[in-house]
Amino acid sequence: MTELAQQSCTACKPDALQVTEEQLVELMPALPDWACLSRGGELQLERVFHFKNFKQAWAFTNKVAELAESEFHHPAITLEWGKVTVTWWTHAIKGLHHNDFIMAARTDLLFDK
Ligand SMILES: C[C@H](O)[C@H](O)[C@H]1CNC2=NC(N)=NC(=O)C2=N1
Repeated sequence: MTELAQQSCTACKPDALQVTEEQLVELMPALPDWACLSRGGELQLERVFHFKNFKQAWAFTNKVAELAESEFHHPAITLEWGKVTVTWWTHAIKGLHHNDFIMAARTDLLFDK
């Protein structure tokens, strides 16, 4: 299977299917630094990225925002001093779509460890 980060998002319609439990189990190992959380009954992928200061965190936030706009699939991003929390889920289906796994993998590539 093509690496997640090499895939592109598909247009997500309200009747799109959420990932199944089996797909979740299959996909999560590709995202070792991400947590799968349930908020308000909606599954989400979340990772906290750490930086030396606010300026570096801000620059990373901008890169994630550009990525999101390029795929027209958008995360929640919390920007703090030295820390950025990125949360991916698909609002239209109130849960996780394959797109969210692609975008989490693409987000990892933006982070210079
Ligand atoms: C109108 C609707 O918000 C848009 O079609 C797009 C924008 N970006 C999006 N981003 C995410 N994460 N989920 C969506 O359902 C979504 N929908």
